[in-house]
Amino acid sequence: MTPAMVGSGESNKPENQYQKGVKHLVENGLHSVPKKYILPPSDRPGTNSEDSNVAKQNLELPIIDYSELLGPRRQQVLQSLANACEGYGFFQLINHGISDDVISSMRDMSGKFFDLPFEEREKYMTTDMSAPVRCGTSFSQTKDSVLCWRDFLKLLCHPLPDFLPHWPASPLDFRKDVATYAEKTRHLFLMLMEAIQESLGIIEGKETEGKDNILRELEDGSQMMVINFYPPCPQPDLTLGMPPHSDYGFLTLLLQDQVEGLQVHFQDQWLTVQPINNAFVVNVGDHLEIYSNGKYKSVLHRVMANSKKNRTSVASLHSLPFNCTVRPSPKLIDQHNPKRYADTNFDTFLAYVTTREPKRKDFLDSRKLTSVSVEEKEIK
Ligand SMILES: O=C(O)CCC(=O)C(=O)O
Ligand SMILES: [Fe+2]
Repeated sequence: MTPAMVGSGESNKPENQYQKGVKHLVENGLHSVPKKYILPPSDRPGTNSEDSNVAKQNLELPIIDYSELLGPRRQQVLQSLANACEGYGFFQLINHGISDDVISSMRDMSGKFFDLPFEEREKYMTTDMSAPVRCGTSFSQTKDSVLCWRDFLKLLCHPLPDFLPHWPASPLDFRKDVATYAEKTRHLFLMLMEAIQESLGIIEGKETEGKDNILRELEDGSQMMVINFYPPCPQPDLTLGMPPHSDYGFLTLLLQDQVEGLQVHFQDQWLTVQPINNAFVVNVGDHLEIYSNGKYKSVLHRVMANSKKNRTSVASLHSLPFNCTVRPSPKLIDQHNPKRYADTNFDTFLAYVTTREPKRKDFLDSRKLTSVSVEEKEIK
């Protein structure tokens, strides 16, 4: 929705009220979930523990100690990293070297931004997916047939000087603190990608040359930060904070707060990710699945709503520059391992998500090559 639509007569229609976001809705008083947010029973998080839609509590994500990657145990940690990426598509990263100060300033700014009056946040509301700053709600705001219980602020972050002047100037210090956090997470992402390439056998040790080394391209790559805000929901069993989806990009580095909500799809069940203070939840994105030719898989995850507390998370999504092509690494293609995905780029992704309601891993599935469709997809 454009800011101009808000405040006009049009904006009083319920559909338009919903476009203002769930925080706005909750602030205006609400005792039940409006119909537009109610999922069909088969998609609800549910309460029956026999149901595969209900999370099992006794499973935990692998934990990777980043500081050990830099020491004599690097080879063992690379093996754990490979196991985590292959088996779960997710891990928690501890001892990552980003200081508690940087993290707590980021949390502080996220909270303060969503504490701003609606009129202040409204300035950044747009449905233009390529806007450097975008405030919105739900998952795919204009396409979702059922809305979900989340508001967000998306910020393009790299190259920073191109985007920083567009970022919100309020709250005070927002630009400074969020820029510091963006730079630190970017550096961490690059270090993780180096380790991941090594774990895939694409580079060895500190080798940086070679035509298949995408590290240099990633250094100029895209970074998008998403601050997610989930206000309390009066009937959390009927809706979701975010529907099952996989992330665009190579890796997502997610900072969650102490309020549970994130669930990962694992062996046909949902497992709740236990918050670890100041750790990053890292997950494989669609582009890494393509680049690894399917060895590492992007994994479905969703967010539960809850009736008691606000929940805030910060996701940092990283990929190649928007004008680059993502393709399986030639080093992972041979006679026994044919190329499994068509080349893709940001325009292909945008065209896909702007023309339909994004569901689960549909975009990635559309890039999969089968013997029948290889030629057809290669030319798209
Ligand atoms: O809020 C969360 O824990 C997850 C957010 C997420 O999946 C995303 O931003 O893509
Ligand atoms: Fe996600």
